[in-house]
Amino acid sequence: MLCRPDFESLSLLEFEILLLSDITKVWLTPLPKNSQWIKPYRMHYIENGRRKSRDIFKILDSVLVIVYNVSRKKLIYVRQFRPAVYHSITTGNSLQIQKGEVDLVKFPPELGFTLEPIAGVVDKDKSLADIAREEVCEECGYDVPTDCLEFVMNFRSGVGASSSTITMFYCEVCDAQKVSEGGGIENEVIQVVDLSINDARGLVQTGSTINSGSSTVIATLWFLCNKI
Ligand SMILES: Nc1ncnc2c1ncn2[C@@H]1O[C@H](COP(=O)(O)OP(=O)(O)O[C@H]2O[C@H](CO)[C@@H](O)[C@H](O)[C@H]2O)[C@@H](O)[C@H]1O
Repeated sequence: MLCRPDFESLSLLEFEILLLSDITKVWLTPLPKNSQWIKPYRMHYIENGRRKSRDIFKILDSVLVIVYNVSRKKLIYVRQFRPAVYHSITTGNSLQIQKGEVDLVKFPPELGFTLEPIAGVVDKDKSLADIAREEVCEECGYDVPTDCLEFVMNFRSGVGASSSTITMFYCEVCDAQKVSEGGGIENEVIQVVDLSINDARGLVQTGSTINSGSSTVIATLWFLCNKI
């Protein structure tokens, strides 16, 4: 049973993801030293004779795919709960760690949902294009040959405290290549969202605020600049 404030004011999209994802409890613990996803360090260096240091954390590289359905002229995005986004919103601009459970009435989990291109972490011994192809199939259900993935560019996530390489591809798909609903594998809860070119343009228009990361902005702008 879903119980959320302002339930009636939710858009159809928000309502659909609520049906998929029911987050009932959120709390924090310190990061275990053996995390397989994040390694924090303090890096020391000497610059112009002065000793300096910077607190950084290492994360894995990732691939990103801009998927465009040419049959329906739609860009394919995915919507999902992002703990890091939710945490940032619930804590504001403070490094204080919350104690106890997060108040889900004050901070409805919907605040932590993002709209992103298809993406995945590079955590297997395969080519970047093969990993990208797998992500397209798992997340949005299109089965495409690897050679349909056009390499676009490499760029970096963040540069202040962490920096990984993001390899961006572009891929055109058609309805005939849709083999499943997508939605992710194992315990992933991912909603496929098809946006018209105009709606995608709305994400990056002057004055907009979106909950998603810079890769959503970069991918959308690249498509609008190069494919329209
Ligand atoms: N920090 C973490 N803690 C615990 N489990 C984790 C984890 N990161 C990944 N996982 C596990 O690995 C699975 C697969 O992750 P994905 O490959 O879908 O990457 P994700 O989409 O989260 O981030 C991809 O997309 C975003 C948005 O583009 C990029 O920022 C990111 O670098 C890229 O890997 C997750 O379902 C989860 O089980």
